Amino acid sequence: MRVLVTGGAGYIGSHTARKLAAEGHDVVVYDNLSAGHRGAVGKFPLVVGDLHDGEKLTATLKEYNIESVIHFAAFALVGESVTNPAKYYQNNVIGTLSLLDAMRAADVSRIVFSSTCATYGIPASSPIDESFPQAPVNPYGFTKLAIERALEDYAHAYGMAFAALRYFNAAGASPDGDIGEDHSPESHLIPLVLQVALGQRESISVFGDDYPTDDGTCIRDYIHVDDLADAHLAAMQQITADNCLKLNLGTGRGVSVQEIIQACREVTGMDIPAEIGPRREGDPPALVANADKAHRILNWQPKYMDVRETIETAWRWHQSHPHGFAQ
Ligand SMILES: NC(=O)c1ccc[n+]([C@@H]2O[C@H](COP(=O)([O-])OP(=O)(O)OC[C@H]3O[C@@H](n4cnc5c(N)ncnc54)[C@H](O)[C@@H]3O)[C@@H](O)[C@H]2O)c1
Ligand SMILES: O=c1ccn([C@@H]2O[C@H](COP(=O)(O)OP(=O)(O)O[C@H]3O[C@H](CO)[C@@H](O)[C@H](O)[C@H]3O)[C@@H](O)[C@H]2O)c(=O)[nH]1
Repeated sequence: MRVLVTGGAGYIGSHTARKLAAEGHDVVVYDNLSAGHRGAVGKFPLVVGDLHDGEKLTATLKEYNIESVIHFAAFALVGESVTNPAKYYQNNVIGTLSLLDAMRAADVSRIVFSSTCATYGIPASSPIDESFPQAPVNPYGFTKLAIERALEDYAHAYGMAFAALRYFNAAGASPDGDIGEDHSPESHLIPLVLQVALGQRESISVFGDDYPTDDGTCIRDYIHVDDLADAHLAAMQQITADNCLKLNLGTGRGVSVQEIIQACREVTGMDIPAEIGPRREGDPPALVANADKAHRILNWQPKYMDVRETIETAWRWHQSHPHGFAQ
């Protein structure tokens, strides 16, 4: 297929674009480079443009005869969405509606959308399956839920075919160490802990140790970025207007903040000092996936089930690229 990857210069988008190309698809990346990197984009066309530029989007979809869109472009930080919600509603909701309009104008009806487990808010039990109520506890989660809702309505009214993939925490890097996570400033747990191991930070701050979990720190489900990429390819090929998908993507294994820090110590062999800080607003205590539906429907299984293996790939990337794509 000819696929437009919005946000394809970013972390998950660049890994997915690479997989798409490896599987023989024609890839075009559309990214405003606000958080992405030219160096993360492989040997396929990069259109530098913004989601809000509907004319440019429509022209790009037409010029490359795009058949399917995989839409990663968004702002994605839970904490920042609490302090600056306008930034999130503007980009994630208005920007995505602009993309959907451009798709209609260019007669492209197939889209795979990056949703998130943050749409579930604080679940009543764990693990979370797709039938759980969606009640976000931060603006970021609300922006993603709003688009899930819009996609359902667009499917019903305009015959749009969509998959909303609710990822849990993306982690790791391409195992060859060529591409990986490079956010500036970095706010994600694993890269921050590895920056301590690299000597770039003195210590890692644990955001709260008074949560109702075994060790008091937040539990997340860390899914390897290449496993996410595989699921996108499978979903893209399955969806039709009559068969839209809403699927969790995770490993089903919950890992606490303290356990991540310990796993990073084991993988790197470094002493990684940690200190307990206050809670970060908007953080649910535990988010773990029941991804049985994705296993069944997509015939997909994560290859990385041990978080140490995921961290090993991230460590390889951070060691070989201590300053990310900048070098
Ligand atoms: N990282 C995670 O753990 C995680 C988990 C669940 C869902 N998601 C979702 O997955 C997607 C990708 O996340 P990521 O971690 O790769 O983020 P990222 O910031 O690395 O990538 C996002 C990319 O989108 C681009 N972009 C942002 N706004 C744009 C706009 N208006 N126009 C054009 N390009 C724009 C950025 O330049 C960047 O390259 C996001 O939609 C995010 O909400 C991420
Ligand atoms: O310096 C840090 C950074 C993070 N954490 C904690 O580590 C966990 C993971 O945090 P982070 O890596 O920032 O990821 P999340 O806030 O869980 O959000 C990610 O995962 C979500 C799905 O859970 C996605 O929707 C978001 O886009 C993505 O940023 C959370 O409990 C944080 O409180 C710390 O204790 N110290």
